[in-house]
Amino acid sequence: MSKKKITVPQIRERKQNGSKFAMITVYDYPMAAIVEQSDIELILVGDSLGMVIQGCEGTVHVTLEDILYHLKLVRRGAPNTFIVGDMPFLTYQACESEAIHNAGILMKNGADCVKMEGDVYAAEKAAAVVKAGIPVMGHIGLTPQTAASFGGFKVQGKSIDSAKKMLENAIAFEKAGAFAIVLECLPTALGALIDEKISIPTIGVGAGLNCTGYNLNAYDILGIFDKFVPKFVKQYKLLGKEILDGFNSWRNEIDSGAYPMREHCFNVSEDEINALRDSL
Ligand SMILES: Nc1nc(=O)c2c([nH]1)NC[C@@H]1CN(c3ccc(C(=O)N[C@@H](CCC(=O)O)C(=O)O)cc3)CN21
Ligand SMILES: CC(C)C(=O)C(=O)O
Ligand SMILES: [Mg+2]
Repeated sequence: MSKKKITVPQIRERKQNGSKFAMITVYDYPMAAIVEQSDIELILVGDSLGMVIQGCEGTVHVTLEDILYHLKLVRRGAPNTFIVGDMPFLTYQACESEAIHNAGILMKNGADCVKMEGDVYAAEKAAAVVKAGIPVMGHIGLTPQTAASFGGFKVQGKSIDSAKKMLENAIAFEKAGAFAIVLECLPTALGALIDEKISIPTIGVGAGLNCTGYNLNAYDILGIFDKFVPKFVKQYKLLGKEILDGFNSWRNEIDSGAYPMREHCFNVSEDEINALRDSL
């Protein structure tokens, strides 16, 4: 039986009826095809691909074309899973019409909604995108696209001033018409307060225990990406080690003669071999 894709109204309802949901970040066909078979409701094609897939230090360089490429692969693997298309840096910050245009391109290429990082100013662009009929997920707290302005990947909202600003940002996205909002790296108490003060679902990434939904990266959950492991990550598998074992097993069997074996070979009949020999 094929999976039934969750809808924007159903995601909103999760906050009212108290049932949680999960959003997993993936970037490619095989991972998406496995998520499609799982109970996970949402996929994020995140601009974190700049770090996880491309090996860079941040996400600022990621382009709309990068996201589009991965979005298409993921959609092929997960035709019936709700996909969030992450809007890269500078595809929505400059003006409303650019924001609408670029959000529209993601929707035309398989996204079910777009995600926009930022503050009260980004929320203005989000409002324009919502008015164009495109569902928007907000993203506040540690916003990697603007991390340069707060000095790196640091937990946000630790001071009263910063906490107030985070609450203002959340309310601004809610007022803009965002249907859900990612809270990244906020103290537990602030995550809970924001969840209480807004009516839309919160999706926690290191934002404590009181969110409606939670997001983790597939490569983190599986223990494949280990350049850094943020505190909020739980590694359910250590596949990086398994993969290395697999690679080394193959390499060793080439020396030992255990690979390849007869079963890995293509054969023709004895007659055909003889005919070939005779013809030489
Ligand atoms: N693989 C991966 N997983 C992610 O969750 C992720 C990415 N990449 N790339 C984009 C952003 C960047 N993220 C990050 C990156 C680093 C920290 C980090 O080092 N945090 C410190 C806390 C620092 C502080 O206390 O202020 C930590 O100890 O977790 C957190 C989130 C989350 N996102
Ligand atoms: C950290 C999550 C929410 C994200 O934006 C990404 O993976 O790009
Ligand atoms: Mg992102």
